[in-house]
Amino acid sequence: MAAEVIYGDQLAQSLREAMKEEVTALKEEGLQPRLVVVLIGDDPASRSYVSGKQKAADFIGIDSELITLPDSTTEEALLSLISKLNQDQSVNGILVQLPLPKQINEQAIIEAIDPSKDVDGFHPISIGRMLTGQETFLPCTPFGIITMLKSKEIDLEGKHAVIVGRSNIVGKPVGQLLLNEHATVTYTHSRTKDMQALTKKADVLVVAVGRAGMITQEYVKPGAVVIDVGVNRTEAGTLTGDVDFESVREVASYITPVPKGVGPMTITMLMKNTIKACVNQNKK
Ligand SMILES: Nc1nc(=O)c2c([nH]1)NC[C@@H]1CN(c3ccc(C(=O)N[C@@H](CCC(=O)O)C(=O)O)cc3)C=[N+]21
Repeated sequence: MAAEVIYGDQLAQSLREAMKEEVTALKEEGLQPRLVVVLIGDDPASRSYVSGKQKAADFIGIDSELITLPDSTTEEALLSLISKLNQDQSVNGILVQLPLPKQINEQAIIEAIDPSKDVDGFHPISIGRMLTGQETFLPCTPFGIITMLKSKEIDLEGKHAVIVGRSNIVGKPVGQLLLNEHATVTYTHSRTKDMQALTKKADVLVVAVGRAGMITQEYVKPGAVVIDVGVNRTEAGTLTGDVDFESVREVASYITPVPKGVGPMTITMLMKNTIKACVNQNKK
């Protein structure tokens, strides 16, 4: 039996419709959620992601501003921009698109963002709160993945979740969120010995490494739930995942496609975090 495909774009659309209503109500109270995205340099992949965010924000009624700076921007200049945005009461959320050019220390930038505006959920305070299961901004991709699993009522308690990839923005946090959902979590990465023996045991397999098609059917246990976070550009310019979709869908129970899977959910969770930031900042 072939897997059921979890279409992130469809779920994203229904969540965006609900958020649009929520924002309409906030506007009636005089609140206008506002996100500022800072993009340094002119990477085409970043551009496409940024335009997806703009579209989602427009649809929902979130005010979204893009600040584009040249590749040569200094760390000092970026820190001073962040300080200005931190102080600007009309700005609810700040997102600095990663990766940054090499003259800028990424961690210093992440830590400069006011945690109350950290809609990416990358600040150490946000991460610490997530680890300890407290209310916080969850990082958008892991948050989107958990939301997709919940939308299909996939039970995670006691299940073996195997993560392929240990990045700070996807692999590590998605493992922690799955742990919070009572899964048993194994992290695998480029130094893992006999990765296939581990992925073959996964009830839930989350792949976020950035290697097109690396997860073939041989890596997957029959009936597993397979989440593909890969965003790989092919030579033809199309997007493809880390999972060999056609072969894996034959054995999995659920599978997410690329495109139209996790990507649109990432953007949607960013919008959710922006609304939350606006509401929290205006609570008295
Ligand atoms: N501070 C920061 N936060 C991020 O969340 C962040 C980042 N930097 N840097 C880059 C990565 C990448 N990322 C994507 C999100 C959505 C799609 C997405 O919506 N993709 C569409 C297709 C888009 C297309 O075809 O170009 C899809 O999968 O269907 C892709 C990639 C967020 N990232």
